[in-house]
Amino acid sequence: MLEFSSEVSLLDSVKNILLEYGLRFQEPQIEKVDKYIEELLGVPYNLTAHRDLDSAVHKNVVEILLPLKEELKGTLLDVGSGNGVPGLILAIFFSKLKVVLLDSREKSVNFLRGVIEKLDLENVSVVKERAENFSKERREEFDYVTARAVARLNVLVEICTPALKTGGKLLFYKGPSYIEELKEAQRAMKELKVELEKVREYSLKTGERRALLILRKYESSPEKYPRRVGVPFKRPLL
Ligand SMILES: C[S@@+](CC[C@H](N)C(=O)[O-])C[C@H]1O[C@@H](n2cnc3c(N)ncnc32)[C@H](O)[C@@H]1O
Repeated sequence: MLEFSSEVSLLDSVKNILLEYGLRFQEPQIEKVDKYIEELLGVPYNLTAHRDLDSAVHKNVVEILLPLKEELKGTLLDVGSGNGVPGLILAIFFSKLKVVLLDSREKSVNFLRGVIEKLDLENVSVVKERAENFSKERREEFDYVTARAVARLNVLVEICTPALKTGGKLLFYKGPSYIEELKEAQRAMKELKVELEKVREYSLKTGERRALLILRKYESSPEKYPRRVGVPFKRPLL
């Protein structure tokens, strides 16, 4: 039998989870996170089991904020944003960011547009497009490009890097498979002109091990990348 609680205690429990990890926040940010989690779970708070809320906050908020030590500012593109992670969370917590959430799926894009309106977020926009096309058209435009759970590292490097400014950073959220993926991505990194700057490994209290990969673009990517839609996935650079 699941335990249900009142709205107030669930709001507090979001704060408590963040505090447990030493994550700092301001009241308006937490209010937005609350609304977002409610949209994500698709049920009102007073009908949300603690267990589901806890897992949603860990997966979609703590996992994103925990490895970030620096303030992010400038322009950020979130590739394959799905329900908005990590891009939407970063937009809530870093007000100096201007964020574009990119996804090729109609369902995701509609969900994201609804959330942005409900949360009254002024620093976020949504684009429905394949990353291969978007990156080709919007070359060298973003200070950061992020992705989680979209593709293997070699594919991500090809579809994300062209949209990044020279000197900009790729921030990829990965699981423990990142070590193998890094080896596999050596050619893609060389071709697209990015180097590994840092890996921040971290663990959640749920026992999950995660890693934030930070890669830096040191030179413009050749015009031939990304290849046309689907090709980076079907024939990844190896
Ligand atoms: C598994 S979901 C991950 C969503 C989110 N990043 C997260 O971590 O919760 C992958 C998303 O990437 C999108 N996607 C995959 N390939 C893409 C591409 N080439 N261009 C744009 N979006 C893509 C899919 O439509 C899907 O919404």
